[in-house]
Amino acid sequence: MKQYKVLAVNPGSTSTKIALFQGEKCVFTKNVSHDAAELSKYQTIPDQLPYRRDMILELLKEAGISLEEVDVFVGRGGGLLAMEGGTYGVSELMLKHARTCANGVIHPAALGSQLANEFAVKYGKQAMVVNPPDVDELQDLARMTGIQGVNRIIHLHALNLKETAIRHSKNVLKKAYENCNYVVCHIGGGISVSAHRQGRMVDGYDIVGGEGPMAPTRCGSVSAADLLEYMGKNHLDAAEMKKLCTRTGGFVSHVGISDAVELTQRVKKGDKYAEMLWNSMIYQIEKCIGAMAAVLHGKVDGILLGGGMVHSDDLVRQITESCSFLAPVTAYPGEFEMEAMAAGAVRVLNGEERLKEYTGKPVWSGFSW
Ligand SMILES: Nc1ncnc2c1ncn2[C@@H]1O[C@H](COP(=O)(O)OP(=O)(O)O)[C@@H](O)[C@H]1O
Ligand SMILES: CCCC(=O)OP(=O)(O)O
Repeated sequence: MKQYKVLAVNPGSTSTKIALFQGEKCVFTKNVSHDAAELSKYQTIPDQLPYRRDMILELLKEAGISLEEVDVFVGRGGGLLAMEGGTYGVSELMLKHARTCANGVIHPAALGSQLANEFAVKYGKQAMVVNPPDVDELQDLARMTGIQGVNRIIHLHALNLKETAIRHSKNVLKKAYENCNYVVCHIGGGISVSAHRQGRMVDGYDIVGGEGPMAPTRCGSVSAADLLEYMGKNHLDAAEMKKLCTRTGGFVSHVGISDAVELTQRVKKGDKYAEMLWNSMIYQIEKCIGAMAAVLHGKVDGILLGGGMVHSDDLVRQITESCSFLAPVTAYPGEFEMEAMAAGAVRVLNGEERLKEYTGKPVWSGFSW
């Protein structure tokens, strides 16, 4: 089988990660952290594109990698209207939606399709995105809220959640993802908790909309009445309130830092506030895992934990203690995002999976009554 060369590009809030794969093997990887001051020079996320593109080209040049050798360019997608999971070809419509953040979510992930496309056009190759945060496979029961006309849409770490589940199925349970049920979590700067039934992510929390557990940079679920009171008391507008959901909530709101390593060091030094904050976040993750296990009617083959904070033995121990009565807990510290992008493209190139077309029509557009 041909060992395709795939360049994966993952623009994040504070970093740009690139990786070159030959088949399944990563032959080059680089993670560049961006200085907050550097990024703040750009008014909008699309304005950051030339800066991130030139930086990627410079890194590849330094490493002696020629883009002419690459068979396919894959970006982390974003800014798109709700779609089912899979690997999608980058199209003009997708680019238009990514450039304008058509789903209303302002996140640098939307630069992924645009960067992959720029390289692909220049070298006459194909550009793809894999399981963007806009993947929506919710069951209808998960969509309704108690306000008529307000339905749930989720945005979460679909890329890592699905790849973790696919790998666990193949390598541990020796079954297809489509034959397994999981609660899968990504526990990083943002925290996603999701229910996967037979290969579909049937429920999960909207982590850019303020649902789910609090996270290093996110407030998580807070009562609507308390939010309105906080808004009035602090003279905040809707935009400032939305920032609490993605940038200024969680650890940042409480102690001004998002680095969980530093927070846990403070805990070890006896800081009681840091300890309550750390344990409360873990408690909220555990509650969300319980809810997702109930979504699966308790038929759970595994609880899978991914993301940067899973490097913490204490976090894994606490979640294992509280949740292993539901199913075995397995820790996958870090993430498989780069591998997931490459694997998604290779599955398509090998003919194991169909390349999907982005229709720009949300997979679900409301109840019929
Ligand atoms: N050993 C560790 N103990 C606790 N937290 C950690 C550890 N290593 C990394 N982290 C935390 O993981 C978070 C970043 O997770 P990551 O998955 O890389 O983020 P993102 O989802 O934003 O890409 C940071 O808060 C970082 O401090
Ligand atoms: C847009 C949802 C995905 C997300 O929140 O990613 P980060 O945690 O990497 O910002």
